[in-house]
Amino acid sequence: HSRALQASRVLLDGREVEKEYDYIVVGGGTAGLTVADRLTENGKATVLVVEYGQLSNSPSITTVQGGFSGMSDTQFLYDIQSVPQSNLLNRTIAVLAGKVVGGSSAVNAMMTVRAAAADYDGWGSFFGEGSHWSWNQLLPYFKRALNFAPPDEAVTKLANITYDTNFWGDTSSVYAGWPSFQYPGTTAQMEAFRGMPGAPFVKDSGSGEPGRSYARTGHHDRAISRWNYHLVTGSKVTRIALNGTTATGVAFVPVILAAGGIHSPQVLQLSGIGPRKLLSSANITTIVDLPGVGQNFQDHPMIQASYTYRRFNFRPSPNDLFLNASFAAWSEEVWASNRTGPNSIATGNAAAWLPFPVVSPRAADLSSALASQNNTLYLPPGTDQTVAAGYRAQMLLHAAALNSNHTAFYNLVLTGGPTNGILVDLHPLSRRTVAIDTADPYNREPRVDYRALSNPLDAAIMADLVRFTRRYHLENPLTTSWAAMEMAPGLETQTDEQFAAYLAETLSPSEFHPAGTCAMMPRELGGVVDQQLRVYGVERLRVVDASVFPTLPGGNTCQPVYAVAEKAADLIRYGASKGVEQPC
Ligand SMILES: Cc1cc2nc3c(=O)[nH]c(=O)nc-3n(C[C@H](O)[C@H](O)[C@H](O)COP(=O)(O)OP(=O)(O)OC[C@H]3O[C@@H](n4cnc5c(N)ncnc54)[C@H](O)[C@@H]3O)c2cc1C
Repeated sequence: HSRALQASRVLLDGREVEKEYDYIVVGGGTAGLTVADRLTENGKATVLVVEYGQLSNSPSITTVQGGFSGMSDTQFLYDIQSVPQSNLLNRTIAVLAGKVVGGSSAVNAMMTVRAAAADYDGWGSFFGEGSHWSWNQLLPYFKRALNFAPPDEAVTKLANITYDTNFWGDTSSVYAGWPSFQYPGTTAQMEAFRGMPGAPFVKDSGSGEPGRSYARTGHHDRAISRWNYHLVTGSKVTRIALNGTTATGVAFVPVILAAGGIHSPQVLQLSGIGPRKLLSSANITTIVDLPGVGQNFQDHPMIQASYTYRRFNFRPSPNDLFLNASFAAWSEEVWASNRTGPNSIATGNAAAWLPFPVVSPRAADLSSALASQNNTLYLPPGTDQTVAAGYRAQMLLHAAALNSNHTAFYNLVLTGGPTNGILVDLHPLSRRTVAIDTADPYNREPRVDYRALSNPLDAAIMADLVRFTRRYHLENPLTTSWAAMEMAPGLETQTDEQFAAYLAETLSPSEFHPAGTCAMMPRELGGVVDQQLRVYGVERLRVVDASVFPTLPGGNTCQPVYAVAEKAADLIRYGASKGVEQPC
C-alpha cells in the first residue's frame, strides 16, 4: 500500500485491477463486504473485492413486502440443481445462493434471528478449554454487526413485544428492526404457545426501520467512498494462485475467501486444496490434502405441515392484501408515503424456536439413540477418518442438545393468517457434500448432494416436530376455537414409517442456509480452518463466510455470518493475541 490506488471505485473489468493490494476478498457477499469494509476503515489497508455478480438496484432486491422477491428473480441467483436425492424419491432440489453484490443478503427473506448461546459455545468446544469462540466472545460482534431500531409503541403493545437493548448495538450501517405493522392473528398465534406446556417465552426481540438493509447498503456503500477500496464485478475466481503453499492472489497478497457455503469449498478444491482422491479424479494436483473441504455440509430442512383454520376471526389478515381491495390500496398508500404498514412485513416476522424436550416426549430416548449410534455409518462411503471423528464429536454435541432446554430444535414460522407457515428442523444430523464436477471442474457448478435423511434419526426427529405442530393446532386449548384442519401431512400419517414416507415425498432439504463446508474444527476432526479462520497447511489464506460454521446455529444464518465476519476482521487486523475488541 505504498502506492495510492486510483480513487475507490467499482471496476467493471478484471483488467482494471491494480497489481498490488494488501488483501483480496473473493466474493462480495454478506461476509466479504463486511470484512472489506472493516479492513479499509482505517484509510490505510488496500482491499480488492472480486465478485461474480453485478451491482444492482433492482426492485427485486429492494422490495420488502413478502420477503420473496429477491429469491424469485433468477438473474441474482446461481443456477444449481442438487444431485438426485435417493432418500427423496430421486427428486433434485434447487440450490439457492445470491449472485449479486451483497450475495445472499441481497436476496434472502430478511428474517433476523440469533440462535441460542449453547450453539456458539458448541463451536468453541471442538477446540477444548480456552477457545475464543463462544457466545460471550461473539456477543460483542453480534452487537457490532447490526444496528437495532426498537419497535414503535403501537406495535410493541399490539404484538406484546419485549426486548432488551443490552443485547443489541447501534453503530452498524446494517439495520435490523420490526415491521411497523402487525396482523392481530400473529399475536394470537404467538400467544397460543402458552397452551403448550413448557414452551418458554423469552424477553428479547427487535424492531424498526423498513427496507432491505444488507451487506451492500451497510458495508459496500460505506466503503466505496474510500480511496483504498476496490470492487470488481462480473468476475469469477476459478482458483487461488499458490506459490508453494502460500496464497499469492494477484501478487503475494493475503486472500480472504468469502464465496459462501457452496462456492468456497469449490474454489479451494479447484486450487488444489481438498480431498486428494477427488482432486486427482479431476486431474487437479493436490497442494494440500485436506479431506474436510466440501464435507460436513449442513442446511436447515423445511418440512411441510400445513393447517387451515375454519374460524380465525382476526382481521385484517395477510389474505386481505389479495381479497380486500381497499385494504390493499391502503397498504400501498402508507408504504409509498412513509414506508409503514403491512408492506413493511417481509416473511416470518414472528416464529417459535423451541427446545426438543418441549416438543417431544421421547427426547431422552432419541438423545441416547444418537449417542449410542454408530454415527459414521451414515457418512458417504470412504469418508476420511478425521472427518468421521469430527462427525462423531458433532453428534455427541447434538445428542446432548436433543435433551436440553438450552438450544432450539423446532422452528415454526407464524403467518398471522388462516393458513400456517413453515416448519424447520434446526439441527439436522445428516451431513451433505459439495464437490467439484470432475467432468468439467472449472466450468460447471459444483455437485451439491444434500444426502437428505441419510441419518435415519433425522426422520424420527422431524416426525416429532410435526406431531408437536399437530398438537399445537388440534389439541391446544388456545387454538381449538380456530377449528384447524390438517392439510398436510394428513391425520392418516401417524407412525414413524408413515412419516418417513411422507418426508421422502415432500421434504425440502434446504432453507438456503448452506454452511459447514470449510469447517472451523481441529484438523484431526476434519477441520478446514483453524480458530483464526486460516486454512490448514496454507499461508495467507483465510475463509470467512457461512462455510466455516462447524455446526449450524439453530436459527437463520445471516446474522451469525455478519457476526463471524466482524470477528474475522478483528482477527485479521489485530491477531488473536490482542483478544476480543469491544465494539465502539
Ligand atoms: C433465498 C434465500 C433466503 C434466505 N433467507 C434468509 C433469512 O430470511 N434470514 C437469514 O438470516 N438468512 C437467510 N438466508 C441465508 C443468508 O442470507 C446466508 O446464510 C448468508 O447471507 C450467507 O453469507 P455468505 O457470506 O456466507 O455468502 P453470500 O452472501 O452468498 O456471499 C457469497 C458471494 O460470493 C460470490 N461468489 C461465489 N463464488 C464466487 C467466485 N468463484 N468468484 C467470485 N465471486 C464468487 C457470490 O456471488 C456471492 O456474492 C437466505 C438465503 C437465501 C439464498
